[in-house]
Amino acid sequence: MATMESLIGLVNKIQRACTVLGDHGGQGMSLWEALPSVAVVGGQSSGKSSVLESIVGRDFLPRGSGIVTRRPLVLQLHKTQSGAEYAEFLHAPKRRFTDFAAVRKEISDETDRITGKTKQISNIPIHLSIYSPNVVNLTLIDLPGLTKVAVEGQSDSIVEDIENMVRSYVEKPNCIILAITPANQDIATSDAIKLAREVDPSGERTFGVLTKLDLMDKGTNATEVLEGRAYRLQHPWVGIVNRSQADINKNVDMIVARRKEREYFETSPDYGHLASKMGSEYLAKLLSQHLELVIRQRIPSIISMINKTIDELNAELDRIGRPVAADGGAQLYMILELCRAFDRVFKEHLDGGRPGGDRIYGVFDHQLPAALKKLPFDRHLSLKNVQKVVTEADGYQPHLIAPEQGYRRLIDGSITYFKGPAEASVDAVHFVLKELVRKSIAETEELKRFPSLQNDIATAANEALERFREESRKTVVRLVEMESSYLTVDFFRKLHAAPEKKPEKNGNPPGPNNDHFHDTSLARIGMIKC
Ligand SMILES: Nc1nc2c(ncn2[C@@H]2O[C@H](COP(=O)(O)OP(=O)(O)OP(=O)(O)O)[C@@H](O)[C@H]2O)c(=O)[nH]1
Repeated sequence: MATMESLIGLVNKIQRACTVLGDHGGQGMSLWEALPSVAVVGGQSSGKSSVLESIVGRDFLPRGSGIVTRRPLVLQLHKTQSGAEYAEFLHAPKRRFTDFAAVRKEISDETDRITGKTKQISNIPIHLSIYSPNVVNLTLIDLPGLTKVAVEGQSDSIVEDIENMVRSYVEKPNCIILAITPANQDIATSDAIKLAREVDPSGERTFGVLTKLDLMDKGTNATEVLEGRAYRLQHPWVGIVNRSQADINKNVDMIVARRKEREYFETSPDYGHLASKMGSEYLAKLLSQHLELVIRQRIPSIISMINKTIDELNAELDRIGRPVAADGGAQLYMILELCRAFDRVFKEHLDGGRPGGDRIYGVFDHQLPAALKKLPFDRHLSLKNVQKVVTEADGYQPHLIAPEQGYRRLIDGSITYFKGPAEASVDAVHFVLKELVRKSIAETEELKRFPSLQNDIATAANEALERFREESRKTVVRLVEMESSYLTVDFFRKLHAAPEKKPEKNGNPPGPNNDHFHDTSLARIGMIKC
């Protein structure tokens, strides 16, 4: 029993949290709607408010002739351990009502605040919580009474408006329908049963309640209905005897009314055999038990819905961003985390996982070799140029050994050509890296909501890349220079030992001072690129 109460109490708390957070149901699938509730449905003056009050055990609902309930009243009953009984409205959360006459007045005033003092209706609910040791944990919704004709002061559409409003509550699969029918009316004409049958044809969530048993014509009784023969529902019918208008006028106490109701059934010749299953106290217990059963069945779907909602909210939080800490240390930590996230994406571009890094290989595999092929070695090592360089460096005479100075100048000149493509490769790699920085910043999800940090990271990365470019240029130029200075004695010995090759035909006319030996020797020098 304790578990049952705490279970329904928990659902009540979740419902209350939903309400406070603005989830009143009605907008798609909400948590509020996933939780079961009980809606009280019936024709005007059928006794809906009276049944609610009997369940609660307090007078707190506005009474009068004509249409009294003009806005849905969402009533949450919370069973408390201590003796204090009080009520709270969602629209006035700071006020705690201990006087239930004041609760009645507030419901009436709050209804008028939206609808004016007219007979109009509104589908904006009033939320009321009652805390008491004498109630069972339940959420009940009191709805305007179904009517057949508009009375003076009401729009022609009111009949339809009320029906649509009531239907919007009872058609939800988690809504338990408390269909109120006065016993002094033919069951076949009951608006509540008609609507309940429409939205719940199997009757599994409909509870039939027969009020005003005491007002039935003498000699008639409702056993046919209460025993389930006249109109069969899946759940048994419950008969109720509420306070009459005269009782209300005489301020008959609710406790007294409950006792009188009990006595009525116990002493009734017609309903005595059903006495233990009649009355508002029994109805409250029945509803509470049923609610527990429904909640148990719904727990898996409620859990999965809550989990789904948590996931969705987390995803949304990630999208809009989690709060940024106020203190400097935590902010620094966060900035470092964001930089690390950028770094991770940048590395993925370089090392694989994301595209772009392969373009650096392209620079070395294609661009650099192609540029080297275009270098003007043919011109530089032409017979004419070789002759000119060798003559300038070593003088005009046949050489016994290779003309060392000439060789050195020719090789130095050739290798110097490498500087251009090498520097161009540095620029090309720099360009690729700069582009990858831009892409990585755009692709780092965590940075999306920090545009100025994005700019700062871009600036810092580009400054670093610019520095690296200068250093890399100096390094590659230095490497080229080192290569050209590395001509050992061994190199010249090997040259001297190498067999003579036929000179290339490069179209250069022999110089006026060349003899055959000289030409062959110069042509051989010009073949160093091979
Ligand atoms: N004698 C007797 N009178 C009842 C019983 N139930 C309700 N009444 C009276 O019927 C009248 C209407 O009852 P309400 O409980 O206000 O009915 P309602 O369905 O809430 O009315 P609306 O909200 O206006 O649609 C009141 O005067 C009640 O005293 C009952 O079981 N026996």
